[in-house]
Amino acid sequence: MAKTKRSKSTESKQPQKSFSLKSSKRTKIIFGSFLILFSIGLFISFISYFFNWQADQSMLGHVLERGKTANNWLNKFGAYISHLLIYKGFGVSIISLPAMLFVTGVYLFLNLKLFKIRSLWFWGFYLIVWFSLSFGFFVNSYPILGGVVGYELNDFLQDYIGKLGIVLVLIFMLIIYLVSRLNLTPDALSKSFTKHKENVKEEVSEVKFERQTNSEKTNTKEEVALDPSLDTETDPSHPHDKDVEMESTFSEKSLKEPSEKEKIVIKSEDEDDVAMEVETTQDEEESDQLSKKLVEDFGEFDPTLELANYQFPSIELLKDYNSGRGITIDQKELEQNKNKIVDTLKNYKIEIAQIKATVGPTVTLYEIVPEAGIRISKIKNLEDDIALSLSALGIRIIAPIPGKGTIGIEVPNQNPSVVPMRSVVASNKFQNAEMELPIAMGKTISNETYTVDLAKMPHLLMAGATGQGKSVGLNVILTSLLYQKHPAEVKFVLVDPKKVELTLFNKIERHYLAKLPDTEEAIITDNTKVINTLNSLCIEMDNRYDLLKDAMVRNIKEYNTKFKARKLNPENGHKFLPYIILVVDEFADLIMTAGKEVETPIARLAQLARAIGIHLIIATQRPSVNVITGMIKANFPARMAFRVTSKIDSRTILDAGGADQLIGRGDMLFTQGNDLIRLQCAFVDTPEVERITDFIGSQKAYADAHLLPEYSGEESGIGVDNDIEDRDKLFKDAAEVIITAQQGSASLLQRKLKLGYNRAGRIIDQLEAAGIVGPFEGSKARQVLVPDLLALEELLKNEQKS
Ligand SMILES: Nc1ncnc2c1ncn2[C@@H]1O[C@H](COP(=O)(O)OP(=O)(O)OP(=O)(O)O)[C@@H](O)[C@H]1O
Repeated sequence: MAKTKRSKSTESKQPQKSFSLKSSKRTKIIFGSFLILFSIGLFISFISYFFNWQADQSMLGHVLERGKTANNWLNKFGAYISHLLIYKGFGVSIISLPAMLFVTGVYLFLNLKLFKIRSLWFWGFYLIVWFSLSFGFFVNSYPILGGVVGYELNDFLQDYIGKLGIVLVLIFMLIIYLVSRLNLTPDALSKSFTKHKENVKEEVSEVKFERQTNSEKTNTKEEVALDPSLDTETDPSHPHDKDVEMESTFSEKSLKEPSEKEKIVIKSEDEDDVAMEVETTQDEEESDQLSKKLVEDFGEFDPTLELANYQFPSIELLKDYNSGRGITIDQKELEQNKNKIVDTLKNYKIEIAQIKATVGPTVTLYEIVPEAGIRISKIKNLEDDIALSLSALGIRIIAPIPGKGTIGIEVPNQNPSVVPMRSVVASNKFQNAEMELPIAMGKTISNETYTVDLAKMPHLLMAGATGQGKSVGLNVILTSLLYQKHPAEVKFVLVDPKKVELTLFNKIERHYLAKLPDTEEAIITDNTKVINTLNSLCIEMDNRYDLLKDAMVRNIKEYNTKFKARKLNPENGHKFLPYIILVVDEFADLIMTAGKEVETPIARLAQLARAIGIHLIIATQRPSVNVITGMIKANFPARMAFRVTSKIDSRTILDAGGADQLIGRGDMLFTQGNDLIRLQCAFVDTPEVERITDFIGSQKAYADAHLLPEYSGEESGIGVDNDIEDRDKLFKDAAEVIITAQQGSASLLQRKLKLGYNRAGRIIDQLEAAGIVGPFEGSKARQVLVPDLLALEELLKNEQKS
């Protein structure tokens, strides 16, 4: 019972959490406007204090008395706070405090990055202390100049280093300020001095340049244009103002370079020998400073800037199937199952020392500790007997449970509860997940939300017989990412031969999808186009590796961090790299039609793409060995198995049995290469996905879907050989069968000519190349282009001649 309560209380807390996450922007606006108004009030009371401080002295002891009034423009509050901060505090220099508060307020209000004003506060207080200490000398004649702090500090230091010592300290502090804050080094001063003298022309052009950069700084719109992830910006045919800015900064660097060179002269002791001059340069430091300067000027690069107002979908779009009920525990059922397990085992003379039950959403795990001396294999062999006595399907025995000294018996609940997507998305585990690509898969047997990082998997193989929850599983993965990742950070390439499963995602084409240039539909439903896309992804992978190599980083995360810190120049082709996730629903279909041509790029991507942020999710109904070949399997360590029909299928997908004993409807086994975990997949229904895609689709989008590199493969995608010599022996027979039936399908050839699938497919390709049948049209049969056998004879004769 206690468990039920706990699950309820966590459920009720979750929505609050999500509210607080969403409202942080609003809080900033409220707090920011408070700071702005407070700083104005403070400034007014300070100014007024300078005129009225003596007159208001007498009422400071009676601040709380309502009848008393002060001359300060902010009455008693103004008089009191000014007295506290000026007279009793730092003196007149504290007048910069309202300015600092004002700037902070503006930053909060506009939701700008706060790290920039850290130095403002540090140096602001530095100056306040400096002035306060300096004015401490005049405290007898003007007490409010340095305030009590200034006086005490001055007095304290005088006791140790005397007045002259203080003056020296003040000078030293001033030097620190000028050098560190204002960058006023003698070098810089003399450089600017000589520059002025050197060339009047140069000076004029410099003024022009300065004006240009100033105008750019004020133009926030153009700051957006710096976003190199945008196709228009990266297009070299569209140089824009910001590029000019970058160029000028870089050329400034090259101007500086010679002066940074150090010359070392090596003189030999032998007088006849020639002295050698060695020049050393400090390239590294220079570029570092440049990136620091860029970051100081523009802040870190923000890839989300173009869609800065993008709103993440709220969890309200998801349905709460249990409406806060959580899982229900049926004590009677638990007791009955326990007794049956104990009795069955007793029949086989297996005594139990201890038994414990953990209730999950669909199954309950009974953990038993057998008496000493009982062999584990004996219990494992009783799987069917226990299933029989409990008269339930889907019983799985885990002997022993890894990491525990117990044996687990998983028994399906009579009333399984759905795990709504809403509950896993709202869970703290998912909301606070520090993962690159977090996925809230569902709940474990102990009813905890299970989240995984797709980036760490790094590729996922998914299998399950029809109707067991694969499509829901795919939607769960995609929705999880939509809830956590900005459109600039992740792009999907969706392959959906069934044409109906992923169509809803068409609505977010210009936000989240990637496609080949010159294609209309982003979601690929035609198997022949898949090959082009896969090859294009391979090109993208190679390009990304080149970028990583150039940036001297090992993976996409380091690359993007470096890019955000403006250490990589967009002019050299560097850009923010979004993660690309390739989802293939019904992989078996693809392998059957295109075989090696898809297997090779998929295996290549799976082997190499992990570091550069391309991740593959492949789903199939038929996990047979000719679909999931050894090469593919070896590169997909993460597997997700819904219920399959046979033990062999379970072995193919998981390398272990178990998936055949699942109960369906989202019940699944998941492994990332080591332990198998039983999970209940979260449930997200089509209307919910539709609401989310509608919500995202209705917002401002990029101009087009993310464009993948162009792949100039053969038009049909499949290498069709039109060499007459290489044609299959049965080519003519096949042509006749097809023309007689006027139906261009490989299965017809299989039946009529008793061929295997692959050979029939090859002949169909050859018929296409010969112009006898039309191109592949998805699930429809190909069009037959030759009307009758006579026309075929004619066509073949003409071929021979030419
Ligand atoms: N996690 C889940 N929780 C509860 N019910 C589920 C879950 N997943 C699937 N179901 C139920 O199973 C049905 C079939 O699921 P789904 O469409 O995902 O199957 P599928 O494996 O994709 O089938 P197919 O391969 O034929 O497309 C759903 O309509 C739903 O009723």
